[in-house]
Amino acid sequence: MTPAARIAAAIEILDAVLAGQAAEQQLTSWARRNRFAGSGDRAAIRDHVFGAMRCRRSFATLGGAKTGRGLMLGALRDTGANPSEVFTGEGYAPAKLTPEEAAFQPPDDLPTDLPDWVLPQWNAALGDRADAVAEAMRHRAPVFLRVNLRKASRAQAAAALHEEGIETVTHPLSSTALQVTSNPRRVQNSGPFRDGLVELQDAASQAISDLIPVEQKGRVLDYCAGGGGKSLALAARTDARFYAHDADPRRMKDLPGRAKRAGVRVNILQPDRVAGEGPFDVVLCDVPCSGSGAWRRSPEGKWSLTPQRLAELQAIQFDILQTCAGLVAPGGVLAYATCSVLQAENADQISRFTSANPNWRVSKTRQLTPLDGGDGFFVALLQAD
Ligand SMILES: C[S@@+](CC[C@H](N)C(=O)[O-])C[C@H]1O[C@@H](n2cnc3c(N)ncnc32)[C@H](O)[C@@H]1O
Repeated sequence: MTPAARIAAAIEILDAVLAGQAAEQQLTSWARRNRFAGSGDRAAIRDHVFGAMRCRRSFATLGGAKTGRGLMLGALRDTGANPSEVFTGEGYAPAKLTPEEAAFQPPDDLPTDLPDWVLPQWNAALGDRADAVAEAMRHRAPVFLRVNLRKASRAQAAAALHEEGIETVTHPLSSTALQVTSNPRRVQNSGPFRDGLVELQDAASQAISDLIPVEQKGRVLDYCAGGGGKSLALAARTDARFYAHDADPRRMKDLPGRAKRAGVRVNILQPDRVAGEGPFDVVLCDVPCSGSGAWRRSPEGKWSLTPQRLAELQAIQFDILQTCAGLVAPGGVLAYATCSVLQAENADQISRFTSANPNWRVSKTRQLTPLDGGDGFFVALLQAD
């Protein structure tokens, strides 16, 4: 496909996404309908679609319309390219620019790429970093790997990846983190990945896991385990017994395979078995959240979040904290984590919890943002007197 034909495909997909369809699903269904497109074409179209979703407001302003066509026009203007060289109407290129489109003069001041209602909370949480973090969210997230120290050192894993043409550099957020600097799409078919030397995990997620204190013989419950990223990071570090639970057990379907590859054991608990297996020395609640710290990776979430949904999430988060507190053994640790940068989901929840449960105190908190390199993450460690 020509570069212009890829942009035409992205316009079609973006129109469906703006109408409420999921980007991932639209990309898959486009690829099924257009089997001639190769993997390079699909990757380029995907980059256009996700890039436009990250910068939806500013690109729509630059392009003069909140449509697929407007977004891609804006994307070209954003890079200083001349859209009339792409919008030619020739072959499979997008239709020629109309006189109005060609004459359109975008304003000098572009809007921040965040919903208006989020901005006050964003600014309150991030202070003088707010603009820089919003800007970081306009760009693609790096690909990070966690080295499984049970199987290889960071240098050994990097060397094994290099053998397969995948270049990496160490990242300061965690002693297990490698940032992939070339051929990230090869990782999942590589030997080091298949053999469990490395796992895909954001560097901030690794840094958060590093802070959770796990004793060698302890019992650890990952209450919102999902795919088990944090359980696997902790299990790579110690020989504690690990238990995984999720309100939606289907979310844990990949966990047994991932644990096997990593050479660790994680016991999956059905919801009705959790209380009976307790108490636990460490209970991690990596709660469902707005994902505001990871909007580089999931930019649709930035535009679909509503004040109502945020309030619902806060209620769920607080319920989970209360439930998990009851599962911690005397002297144990309750770890609360989100991939959010909003106080409503982070510091405010911890204050609310310690006010409602005065015997609990906070022993550590950490807020990371993309300015640290990885996604935005928050963790608080709590202990009862
Ligand atoms: C942020 S994700 C977990 C990510 C995972 N810990 C990881 O590191 O890969 C949150 C998970 O919480 C689960 N969840 C939602 N509501 C829950 C509840 N009330 N109790 C337990 N899990 C819940 C969701 O199904 C989702 O898998």
